[in-house]
Amino acid sequence: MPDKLYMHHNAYSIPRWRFMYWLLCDSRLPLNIQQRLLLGPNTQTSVMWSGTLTVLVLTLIALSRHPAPLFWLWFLATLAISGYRAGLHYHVKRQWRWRIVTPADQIYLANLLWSTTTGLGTALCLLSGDPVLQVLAIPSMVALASAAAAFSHGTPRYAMLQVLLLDLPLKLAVPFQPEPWFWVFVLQGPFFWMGLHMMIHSLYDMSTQALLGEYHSQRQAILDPLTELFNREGWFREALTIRGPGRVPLPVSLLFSDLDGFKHVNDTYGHMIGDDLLRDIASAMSEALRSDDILARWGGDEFVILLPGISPEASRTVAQRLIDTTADIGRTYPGIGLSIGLVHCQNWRGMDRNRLERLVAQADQSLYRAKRQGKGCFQELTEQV
Ligand SMILES: Nc1nc2c(ncn2[C@@H]2O[C@H](COP(=O)(O)OP(=O)(O)OP(=O)(O)O)[C@@H](O)[C@H]2O)c(=O)[nH]1
Repeated sequence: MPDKLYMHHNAYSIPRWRFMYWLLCDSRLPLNIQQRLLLGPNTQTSVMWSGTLTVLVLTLIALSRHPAPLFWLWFLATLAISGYRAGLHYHVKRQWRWRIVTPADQIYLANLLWSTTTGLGTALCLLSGDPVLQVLAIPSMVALASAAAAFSHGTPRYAMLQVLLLDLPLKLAVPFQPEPWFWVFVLQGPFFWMGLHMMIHSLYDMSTQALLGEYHSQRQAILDPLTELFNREGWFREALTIRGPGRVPLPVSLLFSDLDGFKHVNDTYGHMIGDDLLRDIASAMSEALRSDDILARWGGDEFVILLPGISPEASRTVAQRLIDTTADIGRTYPGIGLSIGLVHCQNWRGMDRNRLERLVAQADQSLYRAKRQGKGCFQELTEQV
């Protein structure tokens, strides 16, 4: 399964830091779904700003009533972290426009820092003894913790950590202030957290079930069941997304390959052996290609490959490598080999299905010439417009 190529666009990349990966991902799920579940509050501009402004207003009110050093510290830390968070947010959105996969680690770390300072700040409000701040801080915290749980339900461990970072300091502050009625919050704590925990997990289960269903039906639509390579439709979908960074035209080469003598294998050894050979050749081809190359089983014993960002010379080397690899795998079967038709395009700009279909047809013409030349070789041409 070309999982990397099938990955979700407009998504964070999988976290690289080990702790963050543990906190945010479930390795039992396909990468594509792990990515989809990472899309939390920070992907939505309105959600990010509503949380940020709620807390900023609270810090400003606190500061205007008590311009003490600790409230200044809270205000400045909130300002700095919110600025960093917003900066990252817009940076990510810009990167998505160019389909660059973006790192999740910093984004989620910034969110955790924000939750920590917010939790500590509201504890400060409780300890201040100022009833206005207490009345504003406590419901704000309950609302923020619940919103964090709901929006981050795709990452349950992280969501629960956020809830605790937001809510725990307030509860820990209760013994250090004189009002006995605030102990009610401490007593409510376990029930509140348990409720949020259950909500997070039921939303998480619903989301993963829905995503898994969609994932499997999409796989069926775009993958060849025998080799698990892309089928034609999957290949077109993926190949059409290829384009140079910043809209710079990209040189690409397209290979249309067809096994030689495959019918003989079927006729002599049976279809099951023929299927095994197709699978072996498919996986050997995948290994012989770069991760950016897009490989599909076109049908029968035909494979099509798009090589993005490659010179004609380098694509000839790839074609010869595939011919050698196939000959190597097929050496136990007489006559098995690979013929390839190559077409080179100097200025691929992406998203043009007609042009891509023309390139496939031209590569097919080259293949026809390779077959007529005696098979086991490649023939090439430059794109004819
Ligand atoms: N085992 C198996 N065989 C298949 C499958 N799909 C198509 N074929 C067979 O693949 C063969 C492809 O035909 P050709 O490409 O003409 O056979 P060839 O012997 O390679 O011919 P040349 O390309 O001229 O060398 C046919 O015999 C099909 O029945 C499949 O999924 N599994």
